Amino acid sequence: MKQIYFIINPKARNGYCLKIWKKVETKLIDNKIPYIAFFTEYHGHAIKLAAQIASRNHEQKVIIAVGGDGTMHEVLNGIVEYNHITLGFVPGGSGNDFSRGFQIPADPEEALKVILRLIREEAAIIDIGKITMKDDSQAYFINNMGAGFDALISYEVNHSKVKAWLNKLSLGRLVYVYFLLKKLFSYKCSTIDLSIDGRRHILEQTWFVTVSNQPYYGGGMMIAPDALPDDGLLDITVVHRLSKLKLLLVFISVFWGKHVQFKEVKTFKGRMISIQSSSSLYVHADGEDIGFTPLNIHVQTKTLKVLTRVRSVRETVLKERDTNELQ
Ligand SMILES: Nc1ncnc2c1ncn2[C@@H]1O[C@H](COP(=O)(O)OP(=O)(O)OP(=O)(O)O)[C@@H](O)[C@H]1O
Repeated sequence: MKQIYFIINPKARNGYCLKIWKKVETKLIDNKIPYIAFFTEYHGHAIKLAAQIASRNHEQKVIIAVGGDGTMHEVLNGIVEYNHITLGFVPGGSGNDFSRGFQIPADPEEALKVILRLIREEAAIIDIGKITMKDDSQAYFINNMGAGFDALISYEVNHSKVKAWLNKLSLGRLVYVYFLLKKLFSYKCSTIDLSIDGRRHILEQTWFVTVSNQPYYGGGMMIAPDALPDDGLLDITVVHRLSKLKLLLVFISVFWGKHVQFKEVKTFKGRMISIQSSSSLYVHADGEDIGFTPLNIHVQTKTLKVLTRVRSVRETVLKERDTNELQ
């Protein structure tokens, strides 16, 4: 079996992730499965740890992030230059959209069981998104990125103490609702200049733009219901020209993926995307703050090996799409 490395964020979900890791560790020991574990000590540390593991030699290895989507994001950014690494995830954070989108069980012991089975099979190869910022710095995303109101909320959440309190009460996801309501009345929408594969769209009074590789976002919202992580395309969602009240309605409907039925929600698919705006907008990648617009995004088709259970579902959907296109 490939050497298995774990990168654990002990601070994820306000420290509860450490308890999750203990359960996983007990299972590994009970089943005599060899592994090496590293703990992150600061923001950004998982990028360094993952890069160190990947650069040591070129043997096939599995790195499993134990934490939230932020930890997964960092591990991805550490290994993206290397093709001998397979990435896995044990959900231990407050959001865990990777596990929703890639069908990894929420229960850590169940997740480990699935991961150990998947390691013995051929890994799925998925697309990732590459963002190039104005200063030429780059960041990769596995789930999604967003610019505008959602990224402002993400920024506020990531820098808030309210999150820690709500996490203690197991109400971590409410923090997004809290900041959404808090910022809703003061937020000023902007005109965005969105280019998708060379086609320009000028969208006035835009709340936010998201670019997704898989459907789930922001802790369980189905922002891009049709997104497939290995179709060579990214799914773009724009919410614009919407009153504050209707934005709340759209927000509720996102949990069922029904927001796409509102005329103010525009969806596109594409490979090369550029986002410019009348005023500088906050930007997040997989829920981590990465800076401000303008920026460019390219899909990196079939770039990353991951442990996921969605392969068969995806193949069926792709087959259906091909059949429909041929008819
Ligand atoms: N030891 C540490 N101390 C403080 N922050 C850390 C540490 N290790 C990782 N981090 C940071 O914690 C942040 C949140 O991580 P992660 O997303 O995995 O957990 P989370 O609880 O789900 O948080 P969120 O809900 O914001 O996604 C990331 O920005 C990561 O860089």
